[in-house]
Amino acid sequence: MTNTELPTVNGTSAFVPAPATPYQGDIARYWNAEARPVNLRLGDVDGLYHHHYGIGAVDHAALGDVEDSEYEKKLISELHRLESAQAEVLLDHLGPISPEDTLVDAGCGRGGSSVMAHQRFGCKVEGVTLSSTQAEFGNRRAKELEIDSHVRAQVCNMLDTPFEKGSIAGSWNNESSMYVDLDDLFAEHSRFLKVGGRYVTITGCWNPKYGQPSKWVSQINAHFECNIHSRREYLKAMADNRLVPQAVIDLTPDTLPYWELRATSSLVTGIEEAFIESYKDGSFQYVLIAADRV
Ligand SMILES: C[S@@+](CC[C@H](N)C(=O)[O-])C[C@H]1O[C@@H](n2cnc3c(N)ncnc32)[C@H](O)[C@@H]1O
Ligand SMILES: CC(C)=CCC/C(C)=C/COP(=O)(O)OP(=O)(O)O
Ligand SMILES: [Mg+2]
Repeated sequence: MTNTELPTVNGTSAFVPAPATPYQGDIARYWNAEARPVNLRLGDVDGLYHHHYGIGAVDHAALGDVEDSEYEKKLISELHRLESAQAEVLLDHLGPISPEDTLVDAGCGRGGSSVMAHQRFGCKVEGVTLSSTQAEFGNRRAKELEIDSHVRAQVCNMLDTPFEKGSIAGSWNNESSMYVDLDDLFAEHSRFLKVGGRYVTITGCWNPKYGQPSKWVSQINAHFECNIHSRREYLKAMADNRLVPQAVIDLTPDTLPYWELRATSSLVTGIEEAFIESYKDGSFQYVLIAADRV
């Protein structure tokens, strides 16, 4: 019996596979316990729940006067708008996707990007996360939106997925590749993607031009229990796994306004300084890489 044939709880298989490694067990526990207001209050704005950061210029006219009693509410909406804008830019780079296609959201979190992909393309989206809490949350949202026939999350290691070889038109990692070995990750995307399919990642990576990971990068790793890779490692691991970059875009200048706005909000988590300082000193970069599976 496969995982998907088992009885479900809120649309998620009641069977939760054992973590492949003790580290993956740590990451599953981390995301099962996560309930930061900076993520839940932003998601409550329109029901799209993200665990990634924002890009684009702040709309100061929409924010209005800082003394206004509604200002904090407007600030939360603005941060959320910038996070959704980030996901739109990722989806822009998937190329043409038809309603008959299936996409894979690797490390899908609470599923915000999966929902947006379905709403844009009408296609199926398969999300995988290590966290049963996140998968249940995403499946509950898909049911509420009546798109559960097309959008599904499962508890599954993205390095070892059930998707058939060559069956997937497009796939992505939205801020989830810093939890895995990149060779293993791109070997798996390359296996399930069709030849000619598209892979996209938006990620934070350390800048080889800086030398080694800065203290800020080490602080971000400790904060999230992740292991940020360098830009060079991404490009090498892609080249070694039949993923040929079609676009490499430095989004660092586009994400700084989000962080500077977030640092002024009541929802700060303490990691804002590390992002702002590392983006400013050049040790860390926010990049989008879109690659063709050849
Ligand atoms: C920062 S969140 C990003 C969530 C989502 N991509 C988004 O943009 O909202 C990182 C996600 O990666 C997932 N993740 C980390 N390692 C994983 C693995 N080996 N297999 C599947 N998911 C993994 C976590 O469970 C979590 O959902
Ligand atoms: C760009 C890098 C290095 C990202 C690390 C992965 C990560 C934790 C992303 C955001 O998640 P979140 O939305 O849960 O974080 P927060 O609570 O800070 O908003
Ligand atoms: Mg967040």
